[in-house]
Parts: sequence; structure tokens; C-alpha cells
Amino acid sequence: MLDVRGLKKVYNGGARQVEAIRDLTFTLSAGELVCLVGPSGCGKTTLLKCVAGLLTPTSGEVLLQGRPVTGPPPGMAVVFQEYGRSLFPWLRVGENVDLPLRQKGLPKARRRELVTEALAAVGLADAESAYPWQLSGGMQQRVAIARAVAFEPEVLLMDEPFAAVDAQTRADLEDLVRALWHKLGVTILFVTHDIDEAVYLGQRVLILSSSPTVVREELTVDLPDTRDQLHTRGHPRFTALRTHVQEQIQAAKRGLPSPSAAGDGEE
Ligand SMILES: Nc1ncnc2c1ncn2[C@@H]1O[C@H](COP(=O)(O)OP(=O)(O)OP(=O)(O)O)[C@@H](O)[C@H]1O
Repeated sequence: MLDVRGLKKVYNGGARQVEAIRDLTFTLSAGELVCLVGPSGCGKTTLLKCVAGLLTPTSGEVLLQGRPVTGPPPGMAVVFQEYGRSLFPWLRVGENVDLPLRQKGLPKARRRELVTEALAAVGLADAESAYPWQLSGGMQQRVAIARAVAFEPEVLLMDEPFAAVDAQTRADLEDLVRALWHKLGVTILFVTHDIDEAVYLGQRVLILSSSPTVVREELTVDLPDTRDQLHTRGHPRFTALRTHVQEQIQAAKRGLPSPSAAGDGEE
């Protein structure tokens, strides 16, 4: 579904050159939920912007269903961290969700259906006529998720979407993402700096190195598919996986080679 091949991004800001991403290669199959974690500043947002077609890579390519991404592709939706800046304050909740559907040129009756379904799916059926600023932070982020879901994307990109909400709301939203993913069968690339969140949500976790960034490790999350906050997080395997990811991120920060790279060296 999504192929990232040899992606490199260098920012050229006058005298200052930043090689944010050195060489990233990974693939997402249709219907997968993959989380991406890495040390702060390792280029997670840069990567997501390249995947979303909002930023042109210096070299390498992104393919969506085999077609190169050169601008925002029609089958992709993004949920950003800052819900306060991604919703239009002068539009009601329902109108915010409807806007991309209008741009897609869908007939009015179908738009109505999609808006109603998406708001019901995120538990906001009764907030359709409210303005975003009348809602709590967690509710606003639900609106942003509803807007992405109503768009019926093939790939959903999420950039630290729960970083600005409280822990309780965050846990609810994590479960909402997994429930929607199960229901819709959408492919999700979820960027987070939260190791527990990555292991709780993902089928796989891609661990990035420090900048200039490469994929340090691809980890399969071999936890049962049915997850819940209490039991999954108390599962000994969950603890083992989160400890492993934490160790890798600490090692990445110290610039130590990844286990596979060390193995390669020994051979
Ligand atoms: N527009 C830009 N111009 C120049 N450098 C940039 C630009 N955007 C990002 N960078 C640099 O690229 C590197 C990666 O930044 P990016 O925001 O992608 O990382 P991140 O992993 O998302 O960070 P965080 O975890 O702190 O949110 C950083 O060194 C940053 O300073």
C-alpha cells in the first residue's frame, strides 16, 4: 500500500544545512497499523510530511499503491498534533467534517451520511452544530479524527495526535483509533514519541535512529489483537517489548549501532 524507498531530506536554510533524514526504507501493507517512534528531533514530522506529499524529499521516493507521491494524494488523510490549528473555528463541527467531502465533490446526501456516521463513530453525534472552541481538547481531536475518517482514506497518517491531551483522554482516543481501524480496515501510520503508546497501538513498531535518520529496527508486536488498557499494559510481553524499544531509543540517542548493524559487523 505504502512504500518509502531510500528517503532523504536535507533542509537548506542559507548557511545552515540540516540532514534531517538520511535514508529511510519501509513498507506498509494494506490494512496494517504501524507505529513510528524515535528520539526527539529525529525527523518524524519531516518523514510524515514527505509521505503526505507536503514536502519534497531531497532524494528517494514515496509510493502509494505503486504510484509516486508528488503532492497530497487523494487517498490519504492526516491528523495533526495541534487540533486547535487544524479545525476552522468559524465552522461548526459538522461543517468542519464536511469540508473535505465538498472538495472531493461528493453529492450532498452522501456527505450528510458520512458526516453523521463519522461523528457517531467518535462519540460526538450530538456535537454537530457546536463550534470547535466550545469543545474540550479531547473532543476537538475526536472531530479531527472524524474528519479524517469521513474522508474514507486508504491511508491515514497520524502525527503525535494525542500529545496535547490528558492521560485519560489519551487512553480513550488510543482505543478509538484501534476500534476505527478494526471497523474500517484502513492502513494507518501513527507517529508518536510515546513508547507505550507505540507498543499498545501497533502491529509493528519502526524504531528510528537519531538524526540523520535511518530505520534502526522493525519490531513485530506479538501481543493479542484484542487489546485493552488494563490487561494489555499489564501483560509481561508488553513490558518486555516496551523495555526493548526504550533501550533502543536510549542507544539511538547515544549514537550506538542498532543490533542488526552490530550483527552485520560481526559477520
Ligand atoms: N523547515 C525546516 N528548516 C530547517 N530545519 C528543519 C525544518 N523542519 C525541521 N528541521 C530540522 O529537521 C530535524 C528533524 O525535525 P522534525 O520536526 O522532523 O523532527 P521530529 O522527530 O518530528 O521532532 P519532535 O520529536 O521533537 O517533534 C530537526 O533537526 C529540525 O531542526
